[in-house]
Amino acid sequence: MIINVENLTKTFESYERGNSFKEAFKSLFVRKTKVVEALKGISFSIKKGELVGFLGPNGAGKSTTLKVLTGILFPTDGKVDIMGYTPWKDRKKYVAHIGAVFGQKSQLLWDIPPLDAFNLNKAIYSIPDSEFNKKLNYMVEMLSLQDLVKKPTRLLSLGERMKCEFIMAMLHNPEIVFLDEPTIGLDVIAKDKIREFIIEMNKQGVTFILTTHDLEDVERLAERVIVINHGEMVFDNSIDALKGHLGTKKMVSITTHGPLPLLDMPGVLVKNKLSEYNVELELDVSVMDLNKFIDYINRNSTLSDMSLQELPIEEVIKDLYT
Ligand SMILES: Nc1ncnc2c1ncn2[C@@H]1O[C@H](COP(=O)(O)OP(=O)(O)OP(=O)(O)O)[C@@H](O)[C@H]1O
Repeated sequence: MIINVENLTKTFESYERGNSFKEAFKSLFVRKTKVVEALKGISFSIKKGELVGFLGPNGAGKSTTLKVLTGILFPTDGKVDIMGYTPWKDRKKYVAHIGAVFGQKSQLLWDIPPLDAFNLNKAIYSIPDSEFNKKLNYMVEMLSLQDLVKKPTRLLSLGERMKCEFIMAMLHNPEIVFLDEPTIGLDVIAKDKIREFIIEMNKQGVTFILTTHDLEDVERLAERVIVINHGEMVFDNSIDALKGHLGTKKMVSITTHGPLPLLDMPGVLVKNKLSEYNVELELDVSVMDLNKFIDYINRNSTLSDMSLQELPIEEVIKDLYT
């Protein structure tokens, strides 16, 4: 195991400030503390070369976990062992082995070209010339950046900048890379390119932990998914198991020649009634047999079209959150 997290707990304490002027003034003298349990004892292990999706709704504790794992934040309790290091204690040595891309926070410098920032990292991590040039050319080529790395960062598009953020994070050959919303705000083409890049780096042995709200990122990239909610782990298994979680439910769209019959029956949940003849529904085939359902429609109307799909991953995750 390259990452071992045991019973990780993080509690934030902050002071409550009243809404009205009177309350705010009062809180200058009498301070009420507010305790937020961001992580309530989460444990997991990750093997070398895994690409794990780390999901959860807003405020679930994803960023707090990533901050602890990258050594930015120390936990209230619990143990973290990453390649033999305790991130917040061995930070200096540890950072040479990891990389990070935070979609909302840039590591590049606004007024200078990414190439200069790359050279800065070369010096910080003492990357030998030949190794640096080889890796840089390889990544620039793969991400189709070419001369763009010589333009000041502020002139680059968001997609071009994010690609440069990846180069910045990967130049020193980290074994583990933490990604926090790496495709946020990008167009489809840039997202695709970055996903291809992550897959390629993962094939070369780099371990990735990815937090995202973009479920397509997860479906395209992750084989394993950890879901947290209110600081607790609610799921840790393969992406297929996640989809199989509600495996007996299917999305069904039906169109009839005559008006639709009544659909108020066990195992059938109408999601979207598009017209008198067309409806989208969720069918639980363990409660309502598919053939029986089709029979019922045909007895009371005439089926002209039907499509059946697995439940989208969004629905599966929503169900886990609740
Ligand atoms: N420095 C802090 N001081 C006080 N509370 C904090 C601090 N940082 C985070 N929290 C609280 O801890 C909880 C977990 O926050 P965290 O940022 O880890 O969630 P998240 O899963 O990353 O959410 P999001 O998807 O919105 O980024 C939230 O209730 C948040 O308000």
